[in-house]
Amino acid sequence: MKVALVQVASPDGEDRQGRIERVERTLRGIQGADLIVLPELWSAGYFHFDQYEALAETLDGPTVSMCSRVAAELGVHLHLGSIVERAANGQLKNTSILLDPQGRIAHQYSKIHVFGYQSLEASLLTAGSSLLVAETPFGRVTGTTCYDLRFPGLWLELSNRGVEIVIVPAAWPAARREHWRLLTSARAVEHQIFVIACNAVGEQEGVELGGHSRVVDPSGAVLAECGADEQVLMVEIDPEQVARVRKEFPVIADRLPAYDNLTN
Ligand SMILES: O=C(O)CCC(=O)C(=O)O
Repeated sequence: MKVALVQVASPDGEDRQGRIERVERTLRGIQGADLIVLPELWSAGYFHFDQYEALAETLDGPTVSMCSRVAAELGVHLHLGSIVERAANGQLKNTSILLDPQGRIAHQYSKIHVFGYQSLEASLLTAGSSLLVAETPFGRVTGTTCYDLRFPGLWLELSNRGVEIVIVPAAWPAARREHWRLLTSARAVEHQIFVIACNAVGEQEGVELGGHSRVVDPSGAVLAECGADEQVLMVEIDPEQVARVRKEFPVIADRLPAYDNLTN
C-alpha cells in the first residue's frame, strides 16, 4: 500500500480559494498512491484564528468538495486533513475527514483536545465528543488531530477499539518538533500500530510550522520523514505488519484491563 504525505503551507497573504486550487494541482500530480494525507486546517490556515468564522464550512463546502472530486477521479482514499467545520447547530469544530475512492466520507472526527497554549483554537472551537473507527481495505483506521498526540488515554481507547492505522493531521510548531517525533514514535510503539502523521509547513502569523511529516510502523521504525518545506513524500507500508509484530512481540496481549485497582 502506497501512502503519500502532502505537506502544505498556508501563508498569511494567500486566499483560501487560491490555496485550494494550488493543492488540487498538487494532488492531481500524485501517481500510484492508495492513500493521500493532508495536514490540519491547511485551507483556512491553523493560526489564522481571525478567519475561522468567515472560513468555516459545512461538509459539502469548498475544501471537502474539491478533495471529494479528486479522490473519486484518482480512485484513492484521501484524508483531507481537517477543516473548520460549521456544524448543524452552528458550533465550529476542527473536523478531520477520510474520503473513500468514490469521494464519500468514510470517517470523520472532530478534535477532542482543542489547543489553548499560544492558540485561540480552544476558545473559538467546540471540542468533539465522539470516536469512530472505520473499516477500510487497509484495516481499521481512525484519525486523531495534532495536540491529541499528547493524551495517552485517548490512544489507549483507540487501541482498545482495535485500531491498526492512525492518521494524524497536524499544524505542529517547529519549536516543539522533538515532541512531535517522540510522540508519533511512542504511540506507534506502545500500541503496535502505524502512525501516519502529516504536518503543515511554512510561517503563519509569525509561527513556524514544523513539517517533518512521518510514518512510523508498528515496530517503531520510521519509514519516512519529510523535511520542513512543501513536499509530497511517498512511502510503502504493509498493513499486515500489525498482526505480525503483535504475534512476534505480544505486548498488547499483556496489557491489563485496568491499573487503578493496584494496592498502595
Ligand atoms: O501540542 C503541541 O505542541 C502542538 C499542538 C498544536 O499545535 C495543535 O493541536 O494544533
